[in-house]
Formats: sequence, C-alpha cells, structure tokens
Amino acid sequence: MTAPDSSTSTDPIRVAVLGAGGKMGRYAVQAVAEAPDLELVAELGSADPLQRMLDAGASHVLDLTVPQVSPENVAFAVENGLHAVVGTSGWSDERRARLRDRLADHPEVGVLIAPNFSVGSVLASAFAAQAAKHFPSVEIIEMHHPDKVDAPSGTAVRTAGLIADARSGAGVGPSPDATTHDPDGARGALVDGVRVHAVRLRGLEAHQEVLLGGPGEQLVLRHDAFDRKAYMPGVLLGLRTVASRPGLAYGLDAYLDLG
Ligand SMILES: NC(=O)C1=CN([C@@H]2O[C@H](COP(=O)(O)OP(=O)(O)OC[C@H]3O[C@@H](n4cnc5c(N)ncnc54)[C@H](OP(=O)(O)O)[C@@H]3O)[C@@H](O)[C@H]2O)C=CC1
Ligand SMILES: O=C(O)C1=N[C@H](C(=O)O)C[C@H](O)C1
Repeated sequence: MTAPDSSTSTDPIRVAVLGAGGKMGRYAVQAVAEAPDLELVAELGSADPLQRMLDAGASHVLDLTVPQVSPENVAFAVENGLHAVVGTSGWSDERRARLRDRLADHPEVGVLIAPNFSVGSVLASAFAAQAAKHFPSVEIIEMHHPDKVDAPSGTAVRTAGLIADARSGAGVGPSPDATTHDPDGARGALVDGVRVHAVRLRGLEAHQEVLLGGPGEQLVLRHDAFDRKAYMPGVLLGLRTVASRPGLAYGLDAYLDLG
C-alpha cells in the first residue's frame, strides 16, 4: 500500500521575498509573516545571492525589486521550479514573451506579474478599458512619489494596454489630436497608442487618472493608493493562487472575478 502523502494543502507556503528591505518589501515581509498559511523563509536584498532562497527551502518567490534585475530573478525562480509573484515594474511585452518561452520548459511553474496589487487600481483600469470603447478621447495621468525610478508606471502601461485592446476590439480609432509641433514632448509618452503623462511630486504616493472625453462631456476615473498597505491583500492573493495557475498570468485581474 502506498504511504499517504505527508504534504497536505495545510502545509504553509514557503515564501522568499526579494527586495525585502525596500518600501514594498518591508510591508510584504510583515504581511507574509503575519499570514497563518504562509511562512517567510528568506529575505533577500541586492547583496544576497539568489541561491539563498533555495537553501532556505522556498517554494514561492515574491519579487519587489527594480526593473533591471527582476527578469533574472524570475528566470532563476522558474529554472529552479519556484512559483513567482512579481510586483516589480518594467515587464515589457518582450520581457514577458521571453519569460513565456522559459516557462514552456517548466510547465508546472506559475508566475504572476501584477503591475498593481491593489484591487481598487485593478478595477479602475478595467472600468477605464470598458469606458474607453465609448469615448473618442482618452489619456492617462499617473502621479507618484519622486523616489520612483521608472516612468511611466507599470500600472499606466497596463492600463494603456487594456484600453488599446478594448478600443481596437470595438473599432474605436485613435484619440483626435491636431498637435504637429511638440519639441519638448509635452504631449507625453505614447503607450499602445494612448498618451500617458507622468507626474513625480513629493507628498504623493501612487495615483492615476484616466480622462475620457466626448463631445460636451468628460469622465474621469481616478484611483488613489495612500499607503502601501493597499497592496497587501493582492500580494497574499497572488501567493496563495499562483501555484494552482501554471504558466504566466499578467495582471491581478487574472485571479479576480471582475464579473
Ligand atoms: N505591483 C504593485 O502593486 C506595486 C509595485 N511596485 C513596484 O515594486 C518595485 C519596488 O518598489 P519599492 O519597494 O517602492 O522600491 P524600493 O526602491 O524601495 O525597493 C527596491 C528594493 O529592491 C532591492 N534590490 C535591488 N536590486 C536587487 C537585487 N538584485 N536583488 C534583490 N533585491 C534588489 C533593493 O535592495 P537594496 O536596498 O539592498 O539595494 C531595494 O530594497 C518597483 O518596481 C515599483 O514600481 C511598487 C508598489 C506597488
Ligand atoms: O513605485 C511605486 O510606488 C508603484 N509602482 C507600481 C507601478 O509602477 O505601477 C504600482 C504603483 O503605482 C506604485
């Protein structure tokens, strides 16, 4: 007779946090440590070798680092059979395509890339995509603390992508814009055909407005994250779900029922 499997679904999820000393990392370390079904087995900073998380017996990696190193962190996790939840920004189409190729050789591994872990932000982006099918003009303003190293934000890039997909599916053309002279780039970045404006201001945390315009009216969809605790329910949801979703999921909405 085969012995019963001693690993049951009540075993804690063994989590290594990369970027543990950062602003997000510190919150995440606390959230993981306090969750009864998770176990914090390693906290890594930029000076630590990735091998440390294997030595600690991690089954899951939470990457909250910087765009320059996140892809190599996730590649290391995948190659070693660890599931990964990634909050770090900078995951372009090309980076995600390379990761998908890598995951093809590790079909049991799950990776979630979540440009934003806040449920409110994910909903705001989904609402914006829905609304953008019905307005000729749409632009995004993302506003962050000035310590942020990347622009535009991962959230804005994701929102622009969702908007572009929704508009192309609905046959809506580009936003009208007569600008022919913009030597200083005052019209912002063009992301998937959507203008994105990035503000960096002391006192802000993380905020985004999607402006939608039609003849004689404007709809503004705004989300504010005032505190990093806003992201922790999404971080925990990601860690609890990722192993049951092999392959790559892009956006926390993949794990939410947005109905
Ligand atoms: N998805 C989401 O909901 C959210 C995502 N973010 C994103 O998360 C990322 C981190 O943000 P934030 O915490 O504010 O940034 P911080 O600058 O505060 O922290 C970044 C951390 O990354 C660490 N780091 C750098 N290189 C490495 C490496 N090679 N290995 C391990 N750790 C490394 C740094 O460690 P050290 O101090 O040792 O150098 C630092 O602690 C950003 O990309 C940000 O945009 C932020 C908020 C929410
Ligand atoms: O750096 C930040 O602070 C944030 N980064 C993420 C992003 O780039 O979208 C998520 C949130 O906006 C906060």
